[in-house]
Amino acid sequence: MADVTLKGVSKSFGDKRAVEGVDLHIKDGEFVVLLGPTGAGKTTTLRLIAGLEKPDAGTISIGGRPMEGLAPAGRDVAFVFQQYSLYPHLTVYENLAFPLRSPARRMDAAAVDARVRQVAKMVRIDHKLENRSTRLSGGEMQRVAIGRALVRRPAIYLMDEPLSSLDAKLRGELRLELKRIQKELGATLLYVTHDQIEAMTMADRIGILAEGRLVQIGTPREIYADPANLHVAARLGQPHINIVPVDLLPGATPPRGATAIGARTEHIAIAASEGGNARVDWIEHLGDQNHLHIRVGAHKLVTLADPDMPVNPGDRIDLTLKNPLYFGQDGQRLV
Ligand SMILES: Nc1ncnc2c1ncn2[C@@H]1O[C@H](COP(=O)(O)OP(=O)(O)OP(=O)(O)O)[C@@H](O)[C@H]1O
Repeated sequence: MADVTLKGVSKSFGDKRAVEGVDLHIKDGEFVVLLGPTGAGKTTTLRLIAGLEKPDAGTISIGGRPMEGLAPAGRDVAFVFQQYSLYPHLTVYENLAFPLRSPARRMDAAAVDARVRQVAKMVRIDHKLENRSTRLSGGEMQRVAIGRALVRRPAIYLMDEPLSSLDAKLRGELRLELKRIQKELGATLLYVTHDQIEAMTMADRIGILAEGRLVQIGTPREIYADPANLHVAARLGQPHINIVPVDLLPGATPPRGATAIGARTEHIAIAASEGGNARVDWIEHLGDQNHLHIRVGAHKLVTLADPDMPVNPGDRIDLTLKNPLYFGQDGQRLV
């Protein structure tokens, strides 16, 4: 596998700036997830690395090799798309073997067979090798699509929301599998999603994209606990971080220039109190946890609560902040 470097990469479509001045270094063997809302430039970034789009400015290199002017086939990347793009007339086996049979590769039949069976086991589709690819469930098809990328050992795997078409249970399973396989192979992987759970559970580092710009990159822990600005703070965390005025609740020590406070569950202490500063609006029961919807004056907050916590809608409670996050007028974090 290889490392990948983007320097000052920009790409517009007409007057729409899809990607703007992106600097990114993905280490050899690293799993990087690009997280961002729809239209943030995630897919375009992948397509630029794959050579499916040409940058207007900036450079891309893979394993130290400049990619300028190189067609996708010359770049040694494997791409997995959102929808399974399998050859419907071929069996699972043939679909997996296909990328290994290009004349440029000259792998002998025994080596192809060994690789196909090894990867089929990895993605847990080895019991269906002789099935037509159309005779599979959605989850199985996507396993084959991922397997078809994995049979090759490219410089980098590029994956564009490969799990988004699957149901929640399967997505959860494949998330774990993909992370395990990536570790096993020591693969360099760039993965695009707007699902924060995928980003948190799989990434070595998460890059947050907003309007074509890479606004922060760091470990999942860093992005969650130490967001650079309001936009990043709002990308991670369930329920969403609460953004409130600096003088709304006690316990805050805002630095100069702070105009907003970001408070997640761990930043809010709750105590039952008849004269409390807040009121419980309603309670969402999620099984192992509750979402507590709280009102403080005209402001609404949501926080996680233990299902055993003795509160009911309408109760008054007392909220105190504990080391919350502070933001300035421009949305940047103040420490
Ligand atoms: N071929 C194209 N022609 C015109 N505009 C495009 C093209 N490809 C992308 N764009 C625009 O560039 C911006 C970034 O698109 P991109 O697909 O990279 O976003 P994304 O973050 O992957 O979004 P999604 O999560 O919806 O896939 C969007 O505003 C999109 O409409």
